[in-house]
Amino acid sequence: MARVLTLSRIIHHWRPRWAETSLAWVRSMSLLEERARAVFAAAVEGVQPDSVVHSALQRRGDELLVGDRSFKLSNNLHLVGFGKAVLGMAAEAERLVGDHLVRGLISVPHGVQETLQHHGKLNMLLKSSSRIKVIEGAKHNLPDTDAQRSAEGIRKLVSALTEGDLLLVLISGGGSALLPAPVPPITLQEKQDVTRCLAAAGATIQELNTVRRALSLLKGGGLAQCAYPAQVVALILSDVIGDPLDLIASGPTVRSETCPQEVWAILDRYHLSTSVPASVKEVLNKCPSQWREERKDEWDDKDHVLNMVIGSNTIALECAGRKARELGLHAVVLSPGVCGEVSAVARLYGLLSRFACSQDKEPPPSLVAQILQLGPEVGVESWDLHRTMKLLREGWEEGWCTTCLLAGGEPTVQLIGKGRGGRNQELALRVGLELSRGMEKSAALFLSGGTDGQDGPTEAAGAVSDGEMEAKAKSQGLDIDRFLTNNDSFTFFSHLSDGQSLLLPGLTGTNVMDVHIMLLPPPPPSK
Ligand SMILES: Nc1ncnc2c1ncn2[C@@H]1O[C@H](COP(=O)(O)OP(=O)(O)OP(=O)(O)O)[C@@H](O)[C@H]1O
Ligand SMILES: O=C(O)[C@H](O)CO
Repeated sequence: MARVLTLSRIIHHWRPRWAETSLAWVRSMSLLEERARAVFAAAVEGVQPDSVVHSALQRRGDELLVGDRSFKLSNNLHLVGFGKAVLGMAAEAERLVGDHLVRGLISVPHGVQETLQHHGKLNMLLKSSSRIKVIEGAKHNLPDTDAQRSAEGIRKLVSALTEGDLLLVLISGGGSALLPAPVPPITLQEKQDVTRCLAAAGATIQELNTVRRALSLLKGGGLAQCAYPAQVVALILSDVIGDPLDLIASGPTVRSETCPQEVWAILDRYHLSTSVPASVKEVLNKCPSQWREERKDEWDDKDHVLNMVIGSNTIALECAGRKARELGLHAVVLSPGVCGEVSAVARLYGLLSRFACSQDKEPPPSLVAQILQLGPEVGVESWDLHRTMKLLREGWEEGWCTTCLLAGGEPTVQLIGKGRGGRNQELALRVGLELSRGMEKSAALFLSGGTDGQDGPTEAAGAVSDGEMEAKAKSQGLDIDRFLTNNDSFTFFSHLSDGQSLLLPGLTGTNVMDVHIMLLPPPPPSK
């Protein structure tokens, strides 16, 4: 009762100012959240498979213009593709160049056609008259016999091409699992076991795909090699930090110089060298010169293969920034390469919020030092941090409107609990704590979302949090630390205010990792 009395006394005493401020604050917070959600939606919209393919392929009569290159179309076009976003990419490609398409084959995730149909994304589905065959496979992102059948079909299709042919290769995240073609005598099961053990041991995508390339006929440039002497044009939707062509879907159209020693070093790092099957040892034990000789071919001719990244986290952040400016926000892009442990990433955002909202004439040097010290741990270069802090400071000094700090990437979560969640939801939960526990409650709002619309094994893409989250959770009897210990961020946000803070866009059909948005209202005028 005392608590209620205190509250009512506060309202009574401060009613005019408190009431207006609180209402304005509530209104501004809900307005802030609306804006954050709109900026995230714009980021996802900007990397929709159909729109990025539409931007990449220009027709000039029977000429196909890709970047600064042009290719003659004369009923000589073939199409293959593999990845979570490839169905939408293929549908747009067929709309643009289908009149010259001989045939195509794409390998897409199990159930994706039904899901896109269910979400009404009809522009991402092929017409019944399409010349592109679709094979679904790789349930739960694991290579299976359906995906292997697709890979074999793709290998046969491209191997039959001749000099006058043009091969369009559509590639997006999830492509590795959808194009399994183990080097004999390695079996699919053996290859699956090696990659599953590496993933479970915490191998990065870079390490995983370096090993995958060495054990595959088609990865690491093998697909382009099979297609020689046809002209190859690969359109790539990047889901790897830094957009490394040789690692996205394990680089099937990019010549790989991975030598066996590099692969053995990775297997040693995760104590798997002794347990890999004899077939894997046989393939890897070929001496480097022989190994390279077998993979060497005149196809490595720069004109024969054009690789183009047409969608990436960088592009998503550019679209997000454009939307933020339309909404009257001051957009600042920190980096598209945020990675590292989710708790360190949350710490960085908490410190940046304190830096931006600091009312000191000069922000405390210790705060700047802590931010710079965290940079390398979370994949953000110090010059990006200096640039961002300078812009945040200018905003404060020049009395800017609300700043929209944008970043993207793929943090990691050390799973210790059995709860339900994802890296975006866990990041939002941890940032919410950082914003709630600062010296003074931050007025910032934070959103983290997976651009593919799915965060971990949950139906959410991510969540929104702010400086009020901890108090709200306490008032609703939610023990945040217990949810965090159990990696149970989805359950937490599902309970918090009946799930209002969850991000539920549904499957988006695209995949360029995660987008982080922090809205920083201008600090109130100093008293
Ligand atoms: N309960 C959980 N809490 C926090 N993070 C989790 C939890 N369960 C899984 N994760 C994280 O989610 C990651 C998997 O995310 P997701 O299923 O969205 O695939 P992904 O990594 O985005 O792959 P893709 O790029 O193909 O979509 C795992 O690496 C794991 O770290
Ligand atoms: O399929 C893969 O290899 C990952 O999604 C990275 O592109």
